[in-house]
Amino acid sequence: MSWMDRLRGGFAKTAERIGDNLTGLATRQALDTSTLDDIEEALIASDLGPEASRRIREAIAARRFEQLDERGLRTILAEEIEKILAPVARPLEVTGFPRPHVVLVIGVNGSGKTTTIGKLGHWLQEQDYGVMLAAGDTFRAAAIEQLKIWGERIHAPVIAGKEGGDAAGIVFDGVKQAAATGIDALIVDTAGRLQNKSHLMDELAKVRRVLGRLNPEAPHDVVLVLDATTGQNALNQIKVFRETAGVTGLIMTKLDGTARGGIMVAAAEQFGLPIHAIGVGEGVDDLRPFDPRAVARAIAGLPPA
Ligand SMILES: Nc1nc2c(ncn2[C@@H]2O[C@H](COP(=O)(O)OP(=O)(O)OP(=O)(O)O)[C@@H](O)[C@H]2O)c(=O)[nH]1
Repeated sequence: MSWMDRLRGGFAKTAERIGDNLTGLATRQALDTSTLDDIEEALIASDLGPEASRRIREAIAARRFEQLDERGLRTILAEEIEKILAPVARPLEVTGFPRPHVVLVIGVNGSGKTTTIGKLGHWLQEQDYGVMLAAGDTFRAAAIEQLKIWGERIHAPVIAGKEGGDAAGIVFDGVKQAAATGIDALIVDTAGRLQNKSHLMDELAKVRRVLGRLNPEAPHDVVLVLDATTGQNALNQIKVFRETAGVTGLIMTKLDGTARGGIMVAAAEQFGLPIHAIGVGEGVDDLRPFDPRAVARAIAGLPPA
């Protein structure tokens, strides 16, 4: 399957949900206020968020249709979603110098963090960057093991310690070894616990302090991994992690098979944080840079442009 097919497959349920919510509305003869209200409500019910839904409603109202049909509605939807998504689409770039460029990856347990680190590492390797992984989530042995498995899978060295070890120490070793071996990007797994914010903050602060001592510009990226299937909860996570961890960008995962892909639009509208990539599966190739036009058309249920 091509990447585009997988993307469309991934967003099929979201598009279906939006389609279901809009069914019947497009065929109404008059584009009166009550139809526009219903369209706006349908979009909010599809997780696009109140602000984006209002903008799309206004765009539809401004077109002065003779008669609105479903295709027309989907086309406007795709255009307006693209306008919201385009400003936040920004692939992760390995710019940090001296090397390594350090990427801290944060997110609640189960968000797809470790899987995303593996996929992100592979994506950077495909661009000829040397990648190293650091197991900074020292709270659980399983997290360390899982990162090692991903390291083997993508043939990337993994810096890891023991369960309960010092995350900052791992990160320190990671930077030193990466610098010594000519690694371009160090991707750091971290422990994510929303329910224990102060601990998370203390640990991240320590990791940052240690990094800053090695290179004042590190970490170069603080990427929050979000599970799209959690819907509105993902927005709450952005809010909390932005305040506590200085998030610089997002990766949205599990967009395959969820009807809640609309949440990306709400996230872009509400926070304006860069979206680096999206995950549409568990395979090593299932993370791709975020293409706003392709995603907007997939969400709207339209074929690729
Ligand atoms: N369908 C699908 N599953 C995914 C995707 N990304 C991750 N997963 C799965 O989601 C589950 C959790 O992923 P992990 O990478 O273990 O998540 P984590 O945030 O590191 O979680 P912990 O290791 O429990 O902290 C795993 O079963 C992954 O295979 C994705 O894009 N699509």
